[in-house]
Amino acid sequence: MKNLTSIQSSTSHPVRLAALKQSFQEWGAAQDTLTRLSKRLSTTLCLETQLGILAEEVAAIIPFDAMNYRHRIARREFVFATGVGGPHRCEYRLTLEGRQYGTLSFHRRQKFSEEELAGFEMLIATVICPLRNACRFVEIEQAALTDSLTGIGNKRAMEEALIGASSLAERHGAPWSLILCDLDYFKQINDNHGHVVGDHILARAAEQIERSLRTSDNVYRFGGEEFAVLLPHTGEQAARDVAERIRLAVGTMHVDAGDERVCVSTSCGVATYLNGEDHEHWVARADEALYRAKAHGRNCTRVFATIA
Ligand SMILES: Nc1nc2c(ncn2[C@@H]2O[C@H](COP(=O)(O)OP(=O)(O)OP(=O)(O)O)[C@@H](O)[C@H]2O)c(=O)[nH]1
Repeated sequence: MKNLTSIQSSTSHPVRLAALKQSFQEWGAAQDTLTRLSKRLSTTLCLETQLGILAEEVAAIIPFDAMNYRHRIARREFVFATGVGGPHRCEYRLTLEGRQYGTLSFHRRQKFSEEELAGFEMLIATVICPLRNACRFVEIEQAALTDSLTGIGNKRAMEEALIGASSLAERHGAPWSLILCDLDYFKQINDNHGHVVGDHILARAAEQIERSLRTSDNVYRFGGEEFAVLLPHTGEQAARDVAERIRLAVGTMHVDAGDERVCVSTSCGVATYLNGEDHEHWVARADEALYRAKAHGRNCTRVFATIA
């Protein structure tokens, strides 16, 4: 109650409130570039949209032929490019509170003047905070789709990718294949060498699988010691070959645990997408093929054969 009385009797507060009202009205009516730029950027957390807004606003003041932005966020390289570059370039490494938020560059056929360079700096000073927020949002989104032990996509990422793959396969008629790889007798490895060694093997196996793939293929951690590989433009026979490559790559790796060398093998099940099936059915067929590989003695590949 005492505090409230002191606020009410204070002359500075009504004055400050009036000043706030006035600056809010001015801010709302402001047409200057920096206010408009900050307002537009604050409407979105999408990095790509923010960069599009920045390119538009900059182009209205400083003509350029191309703007490029590049930033490695978690394990992915985020690239934004608009226009075609000229020989002259000015490049800014964006840093805030000691952290890097990528590199932004402008390109043009004519040299940039000193005034233009100063203009870039003013505009960049305005965008750095919203850009930092958008980068953090991408980081959070990626973390939600990443398996923390292996760094590859998790089951949720895999499900999203499978849904996307089914609709692309339906639309374009190109074959897509799925491989499920399950490490063999993994419980024994944990029991004999401990979970730390088990975890290390899982991380190494993910690396080996990734190395066996093309850049357009993707690997996900599907379950505890199970991985899923999604192969675009790949039919049954080619997918079997990839599965065999994975199996051999995992089979040749080893991890040192004290005096012992720990090796592991993997069984693989392959299924090629069938028109009209949902992604759960597709996974179930790959799982059925994997089950047959396990039943056949493990360390082998089985394909859920489709009749053409
Ligand atoms: N170290 C470690 N182990 C895990 C993790 N997730 C699952 N596992 C273990 O993986 C083992 C899987 O065992 P099972 O399902 O019996 O399969 P398996 O021993 O590999 O036998 P097969 O698949 O039939 O060849 C279990 O002991 C789980 O505890 C993990 O993140 N780290």
